Amino acid sequence: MVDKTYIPKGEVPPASQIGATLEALGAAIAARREADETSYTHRLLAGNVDGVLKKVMEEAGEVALAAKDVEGWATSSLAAAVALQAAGDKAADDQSETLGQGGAAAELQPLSVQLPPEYGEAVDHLRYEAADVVYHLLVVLERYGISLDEFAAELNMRMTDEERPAGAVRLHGEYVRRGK
Ligand SMILES: N=c1c2ncn([C@@H]3O[C@H](COP(=O)(O)OP(=O)(O)OP(=O)(O)O)[C@@H](O)[C@H]3O)c2ncn1[C@@H]1O[C@H](COP(=O)(O)O)[C@@H](O)[C@H]1O
Repeated sequence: MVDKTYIPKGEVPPASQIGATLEALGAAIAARREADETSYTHRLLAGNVDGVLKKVMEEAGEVALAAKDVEGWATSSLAAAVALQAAGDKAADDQSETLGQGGAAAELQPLSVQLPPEYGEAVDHLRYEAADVVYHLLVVLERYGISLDEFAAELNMRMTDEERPAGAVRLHGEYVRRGK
């Protein structure tokens, strides 16, 4: 197979948690080529490609919905905090009028937003759905023979020299594609 990637001479590849996790998952997925039909991953790798492509789209949609759910909890918490503060400001103004201070403006207080437990649960759900997308995306990459190093090289080629970690794998020039 053509090696489309390289690491510049003298650079040492980086070590990272996410790198080790993706490599282990990629290897587990690749190994399922040899599994039987009881393996969901095997069915995605060997069955009609529409199966895994539909899952990528469905899970990506679920990520979007999960993120909107997080937004919803954040927005409603913010709205509740604003309403509470407005009620507090009005009470302070009414009191200063009663005391004959001509409704002097009360000192501005920082807004205190209480995020409910549902907010944290929604963030956990977003992370869960994101993992579903990444898993199904890795199955697609495996199906088409795109190695994780090659995929990493694609991402690395988009970074500036300052952003790219030392020792990061690169794509040889002839394999660099520009967006259409
Ligand atoms: N990381 C995963 C992984 N992530 C998600 N999935 C499956 O993807 C499917 C997603 O289906 P659904 O859309 O019904 O999603 P859901 O998560 O049940 O719920 P929603 O997303 O609808 O909320 C489920 O069957 C999950 O089990 C995964 N299946 C397998 N793996 C890894 O792949 C390895 C090999 O797996 P199998 O040989 O398929 O068991 C496993 O050991 C795991 O490491």
